[in-house]
Parts: sequence; C-alpha cells; structure tokens
Amino acid sequence: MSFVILNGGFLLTDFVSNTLQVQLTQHHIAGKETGPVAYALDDTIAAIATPVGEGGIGIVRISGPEALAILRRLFRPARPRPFESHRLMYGHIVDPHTGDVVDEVMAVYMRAPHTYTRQDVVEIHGHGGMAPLRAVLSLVLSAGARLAEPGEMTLRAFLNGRIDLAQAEAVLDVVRARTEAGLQAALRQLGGHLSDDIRHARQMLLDVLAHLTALIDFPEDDVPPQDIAPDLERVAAHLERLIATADRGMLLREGVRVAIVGRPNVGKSSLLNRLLRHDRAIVTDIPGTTRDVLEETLNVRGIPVVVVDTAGIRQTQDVVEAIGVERSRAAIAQADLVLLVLDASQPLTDEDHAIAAEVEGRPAIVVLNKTDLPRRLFPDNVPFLPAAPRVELSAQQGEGLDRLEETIFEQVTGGHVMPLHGALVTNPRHKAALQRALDHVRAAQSTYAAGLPADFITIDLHSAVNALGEITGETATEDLLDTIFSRFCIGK
Ligand SMILES: Nc1nc2c(c(=O)[nH]1)N(C=O)[C@@H](CNc1ccc(C(=O)N[C@@H](CCC(=O)O)C(=O)O)cc1)CN2
Ligand SMILES: Nc1nc2c(ncn2[C@@H]2O[C@H](COP(=O)(O)OP(=O)(O)OP(=O)(O)O)[C@@H](O)[C@H]2O)c(=O)[nH]1
Ligand SMILES: [Mg+2]
Repeated sequence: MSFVILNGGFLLTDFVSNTLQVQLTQHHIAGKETGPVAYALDDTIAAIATPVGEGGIGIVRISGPEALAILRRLFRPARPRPFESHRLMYGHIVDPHTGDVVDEVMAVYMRAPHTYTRQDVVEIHGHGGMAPLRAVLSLVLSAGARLAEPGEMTLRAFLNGRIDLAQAEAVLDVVRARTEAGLQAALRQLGGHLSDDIRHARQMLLDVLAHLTALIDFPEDDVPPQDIAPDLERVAAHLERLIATADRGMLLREGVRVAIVGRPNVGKSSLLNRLLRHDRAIVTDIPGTTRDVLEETLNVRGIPVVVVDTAGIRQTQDVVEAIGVERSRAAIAQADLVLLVLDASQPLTDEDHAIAAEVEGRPAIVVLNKTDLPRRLFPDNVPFLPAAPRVELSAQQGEGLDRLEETIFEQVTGGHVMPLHGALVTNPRHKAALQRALDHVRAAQSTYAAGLPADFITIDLHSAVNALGEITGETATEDLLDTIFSRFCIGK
C-alpha cells in the first residue's frame, strides 16, 4: 500500500477530486527523491471489524462515499423508514440476486464527518460467527466496496485530520494493552495529551523560526533582534521532561522480560507457577524436568512482565536437555532482568557459581528458595552478584512472593511510580524523535551562543521541527506511515 506525504505541516486535501494530493519535497523525505504521491480516499472500503471466530455479535464496517448506497442495496429493514444518521435499525441482510437472507442484523449509517474515519460509515452488526460475517462481507464487496487493508480505517481517520499520527498509534496500543495501567497510558495518548505537548513545543520553535527568518529576509527593515535564548531553553526543558517519562512509559507499553534461571531442581518452575497463581509448568523432584523455555505474562503493578521459565543449567549428555540448556543461556541474554534461583536448603555448588558467572553484568535478583526446609544457605553466604538484591522465599509454601514482586518492580522501574497526569511517552519511536529534536535545539543554542549568523541556527531549528512533526505526523514519510499502519489488524 502506498501512502501520502504531508508537507509543511499541513495536509493538503484536494476536495475537488476527493484525492489526497501532497507535494513532496526533498526537505521532507531525507535523501529520497520521490514524486508527488496520491492516496485515494474516494473509494469505499469494508472489513470485518471484530475477531473472526465465535462471538455474541460481529461487525462489518464500511467507510467511504458508497457506504450508504451499499447498505440500501443489501439491507431490508423490518420497519421500513428513511435512514437516519447514527440510528441503529433492525432487519436482514439479503442477497439482492437470490433474495436469500444471509443474516439477521442491526445496521447503522453514520453520516460524515462525525464518524470514525470522517467519511460516511456503515456498520452491520451481525451474529458473531465466521459464516455469517463472511457472507455479509462478501455481499458488501460485490456491491462495490474494496476490502480494507490492515489499519486503513484508522489511516483514513488520520488522513482526514480527526486524529494525528501519535493518536493513531495509540489506537493500536489500546487494542494491544496487556494491563490496566498500559491501557490507561494508551488512552491518555489517544486523548491527545502527548500530541498537545508536542505541538506546543513545535509551535514555540516555529515562532522562533519566524522571527529568525524575518531577520534574515528583511535585514533592511531593522527587525529588532530578540533574545531567543530563553525560548530555546524553555523548549529544550520541555522536551527533556517528556523524554524523562519515556523509560517508564515504554515499560507500560512493552513490558519487560524476566528469565528464571538456576541449576536443576532448585524450584524455578515452582516459582513460575506461584507467580502466575496457577500450575502452568510441570514440577517434579526429578532434576531436568523442564526441557524447554516457557513464557507467560504476568501483571506486576501494572507492568506487563513476561516471565520465562528455563531448563536447569548443567552439563548433560542428554541431547534434548542440552538443547534446553542452550535455550536457557539465550534466555539470560534476552532478559531485561534475571532471577537466579538457589536452593537455600543446600550449600552452593559449582553449578551455581558457573550460572552466576553467566548472569554477571546483567540486572538480576538472587532468589533463595526453599526457606521452609532446614537452612544451609543465607544471603550473606552468597558471594556472587554483589549488586543484586537477595530475596528469600518458599515457592512451595507461597511465602515471600510479595517481596519478590516488589523487588522486581523496584528493579525495572528504579522504584519510581508512574506519573498519573499529563503526557507520557510510551513508544520508542517517539522517544527517538524527541531525542533528535532535543539534540537539534541544543545545537541551535550553542550556535546562537557563539554568535553565528541566524541562518546557521535555522537549519537546526528546522530539523527539530521536522523531528517533532514525525511524531504527530505532519512530517511523516510514506515509509513511516506504511510501517505504522501495516501493524494494525484488518478492520481497525
Ligand atoms: N460500534 C463501534 N464501536 C466502537 C468503534 C466503532 O468504530 N464502532 N470504535 C472504533 O474503533 C471505537 C470507538 N472509537 C470511535 C472514535 C470516534 C468515533 C466518531 O464517530 N467520532 C466523531 C464524533 C461522533 C459524535 O460526536 O457523535 C468525530 O470525532 O467526529 C467513533 C468511534 C470503539 N468502539
Ligand atoms: N520444600 C520445598 N520444595 C520445593 C520448593 N520449591 C520447589 N520445591 C520442590 O523442588 C522440586 C523441583 O522443583 P521444580 O520447580 O520442578 O524445579 P526446577 O528448578 O524447575 O527444576 P528443573 O526444571 O529440573 O530445572 C520439586 O519437588 C518441588 O516440589 C520450596 O520452596 N520448598
Ligand atoms: Mg523446571
């Protein structure tokens, strides 16, 4: 699918041809010579908007100028009356060629522009099953609609200016949120908090640019030079504040990977089961029970934590077990945090030392398990990983688990709680663009402080403005839009 490029901070919509036409300039497509692209908004698209499986109801959504005409052709209302915008009607979807009833439905026509896409939208709410939904969709397609690409409904909402790019991305984050806190963060972004903050920073930069441009273009007019240092500092501080929310924001959106490692039989799988609060992994007293890595998602105070149980690491002649051990090592490498589990009822072994050496240098927690048994090992006797906190627990008895969750939370957040209000950066793409914008503002500050000519400063300020525009979409490239919207599900 090909997309539109946005130029100069504006969406240039050509309403005459109903096609979105945007001029491309070298300026906006870094290093890429491209001609003008057009993305048609004048065709009518349709998709099943709900999961295709068994459900109470399922929705076929249609967006575009033909939406109502298509509905008229296929829908037989139980009580015929004129279609009224945003009013749900009861009736049947009927195949116009055969007269066969395809499903019993509720249907709604929503007149542009007060709709999801800002186009005419029709929703057909049918029974939530594969056969009825496909039958309805197929009639809609034969009546003139085109099957929507993934994310194309939301793309239209973006292209028509109902939401900006950061909000469009938030739609997907809402769908994919794995915890309540993650959902709240996504909804905040969907509500436009981040967008408002970024637009504010961008506008301040544009104001400074306007002033500098006046100085450059009309030197004879004696434009009184203003001191732009305070404005630049204010923008820089604003960007820094936003960037500072990113580490925690990204945790909410992406979560962390925690690997449970240790020698065989120390109780790794028992610990996983306890953390999940159900018996996911097989537990036996036979060392080498877990052969493969096993992943489950856990909610630790709002942070999605993917916990990975691994095969106990030891030298082994067993081919299958050896592969499992290799995977355990890979899990250590991929984890954001490692739980090194020890058996507190036994003295440390060479294997414990060897595994600790592999964990060395990575964020870790040392877990002393089996504290319900007579003790042979205490936190003070553990010589390795001196920086890692020690947590004593009994996975079997379920004691000490709260303390472990607390320690995991502290390790991954640095102990900070989530800010409850205002903008929160949750997306690495946004963080990277903010950082680029900040670097350019900092560079502009130095240039200004060094007393260099105004056009040296404007180069950096333009780059900063563009970097911010990539977040909200004013200066997004075709490739970027393609990447973002192709991650959506069909019907979104
Ligand atoms: N049936 C249904 N439920 C749904 C959606 C949908 O499209 N259909 N949504 C979609 O994913 C989500 C809701 N999001 C939406 C966002 C904006 C508009 C909308 O029509 N906005 C208009 C204002 C309408 C009005 O004021 O009455 C606008 O902003 O102009 C609709 C749904 C979740 N639930
Ligand atoms: N007393 C006591 N026994 C425990 C505790 N945790 C685990 N066990 C027992 O230790 C044995 C091994 O437990 P697992 O959870 O399978 O150990 P593992 O580390 O996953 O072992 P592998 O998968 O072989 O690497 C089982 O018999 C468990 O019941 C504990 O806290 N206290
Ligand atoms: Mg196990």
